[in-house]
Amino acid sequence: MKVLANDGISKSGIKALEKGGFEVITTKVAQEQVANFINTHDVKVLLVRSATKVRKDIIDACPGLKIIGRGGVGMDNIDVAYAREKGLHVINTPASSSESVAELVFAHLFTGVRFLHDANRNMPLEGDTNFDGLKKAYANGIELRGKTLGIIGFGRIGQAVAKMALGLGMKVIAADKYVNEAVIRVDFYNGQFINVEIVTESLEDVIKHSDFITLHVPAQDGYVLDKEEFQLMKENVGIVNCARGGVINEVALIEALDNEKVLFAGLDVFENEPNPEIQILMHPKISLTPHIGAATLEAQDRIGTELAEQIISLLKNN
Ligand SMILES: O=C(O)[C@H](O)COP(=O)(O)O
Repeated sequence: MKVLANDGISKSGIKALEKGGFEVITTKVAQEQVANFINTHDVKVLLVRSATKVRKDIIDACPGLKIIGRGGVGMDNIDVAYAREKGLHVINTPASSSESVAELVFAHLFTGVRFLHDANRNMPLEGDTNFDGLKKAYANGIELRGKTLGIIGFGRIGQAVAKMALGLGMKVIAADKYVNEAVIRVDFYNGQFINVEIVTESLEDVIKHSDFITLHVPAQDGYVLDKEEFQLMKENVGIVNCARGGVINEVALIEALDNEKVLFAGLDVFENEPNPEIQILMHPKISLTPHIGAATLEAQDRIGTELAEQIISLLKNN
């Protein structure tokens, strides 16, 4: 049986699938050719990350397809309900990348409070006499320790972020439409751990009382952070979005950065992906990454293996 991994899959995933008797094709097929490729190669399983869109047209055109697998968390690039209605299995790997996304959040937070993104662009060339002045500008960093991190969306990834924040000595507050409380286990190198109970608060309270805000919500209609929300925030707040483009109004964000309400933003996702607006790309107070929250060896290994296990159990045991 053939599996098309159109946005790639880890070696461990390929190995596990091959061991289970599957043939894995990793050729990148252009979006408009995907349906044709599936039919001409008799592909039974289509695996994607966020790049390939699996909409009704592909689902309708490929009656032989049995499984659509999302290597990752967000399934907004797949017409999930429609596919299931048509009898397809739709699977994802919701727990495999939480730690990696959480670490990227901190990469952006540390970058923002110490201006690394801007300093990288402005290091002096030989003979540059202006650098001493610049250096002073970069000497105004702040520490994360002791500050309040507001987590909007307190599911797996939000809770992984909370764990790291507590380990750094930050105070954590969180808001979530569905989660009322969570016990966060913070582990130490010597095997000891502490449990910290966090009871979620209203979105407004989190927005008002945070020194830094990080978003961990799915794609949705409407902005979670818009002009009104920026007005409620503390002065010099830092914002991180490693969730989905479109949950922050980027025009309102740029305005808040320019009028010094917001100190910095760290963005892994954008309203206009994969090519962010030029105002976002060039902004000196924005640290940018190209949607790489789950792009670590470890996360991709777990994702590949987990997909393989699910596929084998769905197709081999039926
Ligand atoms: O939803 C996810 O899992 C992340 O956004 C990662 O997306 P990617 O697999 O395209 O990197």
